[in-house]
Amino acid sequence: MSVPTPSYTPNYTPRRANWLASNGTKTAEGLDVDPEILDDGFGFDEIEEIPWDDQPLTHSAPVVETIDPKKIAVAVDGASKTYRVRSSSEHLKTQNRVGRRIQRVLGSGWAEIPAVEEVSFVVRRGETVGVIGTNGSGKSTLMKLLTGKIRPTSGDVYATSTPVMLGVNAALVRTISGRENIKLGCLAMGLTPKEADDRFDMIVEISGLQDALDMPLRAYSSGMASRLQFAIATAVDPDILLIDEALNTGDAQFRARTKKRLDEVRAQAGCVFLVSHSLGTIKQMCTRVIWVEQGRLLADGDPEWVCAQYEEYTDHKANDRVRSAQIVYDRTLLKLSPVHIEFTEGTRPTEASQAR
Ligand SMILES: Nc1ncnc2c1ncn2[C@@H]1O[C@H](COP(=O)(O)OP(=O)(O)OP(=O)(O)O)[C@@H](O)[C@H]1O
Repeated sequence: MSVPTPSYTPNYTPRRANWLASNGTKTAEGLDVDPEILDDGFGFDEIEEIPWDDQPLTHSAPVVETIDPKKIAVAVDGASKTYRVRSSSEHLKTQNRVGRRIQRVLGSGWAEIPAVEEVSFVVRRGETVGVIGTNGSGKSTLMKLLTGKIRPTSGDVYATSTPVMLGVNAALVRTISGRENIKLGCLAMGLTPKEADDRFDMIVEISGLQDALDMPLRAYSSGMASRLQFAIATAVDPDILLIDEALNTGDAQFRARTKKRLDEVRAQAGCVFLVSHSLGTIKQMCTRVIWVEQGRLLADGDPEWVCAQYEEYTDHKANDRVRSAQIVYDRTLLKLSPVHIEFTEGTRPTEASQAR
């Protein structure tokens, strides 16, 4: 079977990686390279041996995933999302990051922002997938693609059931009590009144808001409201649950209860996506981590390893060590095996936007 080469160009410079491999810490090009990068066990020796004169270092040998839709929860197949925005605003011009990423300016002040580019991965039932990335890297856009809230500009996103996005499905009403919000939220998410009653105690327990149940919601702190929202959202036993930052407001006790609930969701053959800037939360909760950077999938794998790369990258960025950050980016990308998705003959799962 011949495997098509993915059409996108990786955002890295092989020459730089090779330069590091052969020159150690020396600054032959005046680079400000942190020596620690070169001595951290990630194997630049391996880089030297890759025959990258013949083909690109990465994306040359995709892992072909032949999928039986019954066994997966989500498949993202080369999905891209490009937003079209008015580019005439001064705001856009002054934001370097956004400015850089506007690739094509179209006639009369319109520009395109590639928020997600050619992302492919497969998630199976029982996985809890952390999604990390710096601000504006495309995490929320990826989540919206999964829920079917937006459609990919190219590529496909498949889901075996409608992913439930925490916070969207459980809108809270400020003028009524926490108790009433629980009942209303459950009904709004499609539970019957009996199911809502049956789950009431569990929701209260997860939220940890026993003492504040009869207070109007406007008297809740934002952390308390988030906890209630989370507890309501998880009451539906979603097959695919997406959580975007919601856990950051909780204290240690709340996180422990949350973990228990997420474990239950996973045990019911569902899968969970958790978007967070808190690496502690990600490492505590997730079995796998996806790192999205500049709209691209940069790493996909073991939480400890992916988070370590990310921490190093963000540390360099925070200290304006641009080249060092780029090296970590390049080095991480080298480890990524791109996925090429094929479905078992005669099968094809439902697109995310049509999943029920
Ligand atoms: N509705 C939109 N219209 C135009 N551009 C958008 C829209 N939503 C997001 N973007 C742009 O797409 C890119 C990715 O944004 P996204 O919100 O997905 O990032 P993120 O990783 O979730 O960021 P954060 O961590 O700050 O929440 C950014 O450059 C952003 O400016």
